[in-house]
Amino acid sequence: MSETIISLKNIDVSFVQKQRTINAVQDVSLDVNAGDVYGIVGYSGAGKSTLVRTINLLQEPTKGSVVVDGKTFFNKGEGSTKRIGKGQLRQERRKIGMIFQHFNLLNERTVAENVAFALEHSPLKEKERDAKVKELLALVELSDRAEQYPSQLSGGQKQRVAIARALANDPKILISDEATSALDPKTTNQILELLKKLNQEYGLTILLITHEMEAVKAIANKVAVMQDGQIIERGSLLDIFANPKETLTQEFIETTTNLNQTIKVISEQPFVQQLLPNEIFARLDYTGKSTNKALIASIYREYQVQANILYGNIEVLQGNEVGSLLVVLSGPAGNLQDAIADLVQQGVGVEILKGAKAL
Ligand SMILES: Nc1ncnc2c1ncn2[C@@H]1O[C@H](COP(=O)(O)OP(=O)(O)OP(=O)(O)O)[C@@H](O)[C@H]1O
Repeated sequence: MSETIISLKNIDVSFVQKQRTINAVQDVSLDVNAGDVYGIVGYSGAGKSTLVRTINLLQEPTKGSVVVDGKTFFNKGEGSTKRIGKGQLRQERRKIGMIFQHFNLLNERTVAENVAFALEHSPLKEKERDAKVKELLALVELSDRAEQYPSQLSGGQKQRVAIARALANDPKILISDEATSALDPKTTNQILELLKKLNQEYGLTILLITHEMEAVKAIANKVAVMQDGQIIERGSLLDIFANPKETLTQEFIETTTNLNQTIKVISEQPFVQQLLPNEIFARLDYTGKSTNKALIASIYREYQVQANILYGNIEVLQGNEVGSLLVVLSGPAGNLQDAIADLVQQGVGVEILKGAKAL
């Protein structure tokens, strides 16, 4: 079992304004293990940024406790409040790097100076700092851009400078707040690949705050879905993708699969519109051991139920297959029902989309 590196307990954050109080985060608890890439997804305004800003106390919670790497940063319950001292917080914050959507680089400084800026309070000597900056720029593959200014770089390059800067103090944790949201899909993938490498090769724990489920799918091992200041669903990437319970989670997954849209298009085809009495149009969802070939073969062998595959999609999430098939199943009366019961028994999700009368 890996150790918990971030532990948020019962966090509330309220913003009191003249006319009203905004409860941006409401009773959120979250444990992140060392080595996790933890995706936090939600639409704009869900409270994602506010929540993660409590981790380094850029945002002080209204209530709750924040423990990072075994140190209590903040704890406020009924009556009493404990806060880590300012000096110690400054020290501890070095363990937590942050990157943002708009890079937040200093435009009047070169790439190398931007990275060196993060080392201003470091105990390193000048030569060691220079070496560190070189090493970081090599890591993000920008050695040849050291003397250029941010305005001379592409968005992806700017984000890589920001990553180098965030890593300057050898943090254990990197908070990525919508870091790929302003980038095109290809550049997004390059940045995600870099984050994955930092996680796998250097053991960096990453919090990936995003509204893009595709990014979560690419590199996260855990996911939390936020809505209206609360985490409404959480789990391993595989659990969430294979078995999303909340409508919002399903919506986010749909953005990566387009399956509902595909179902709509296929439903309009004549052979689905005009199903025969012994046919059903169904969606099969499976994970792990079952493969579509084995499923289809077994229902034919056991029940003489034929499957006409209209669409298939298989993804490999953290080494596990997650597949969906859209099929027209046809077979002798009674057998269809048995075949479906057998599939369900094998852990396959079966949704009858049309032709339930055949059962
Ligand atoms: N400093 C603040 N003062 C008042 N309200 C705030 C403040 N910061 C955030 N909010 C409000 O808190 C709610 C949550 O905002 P937050 O930025 O955490 O959401 P988010 O999920 O990160 O969305 P986005 O991706 O758009 O930033 C919003 O209603 C926002 O307007």
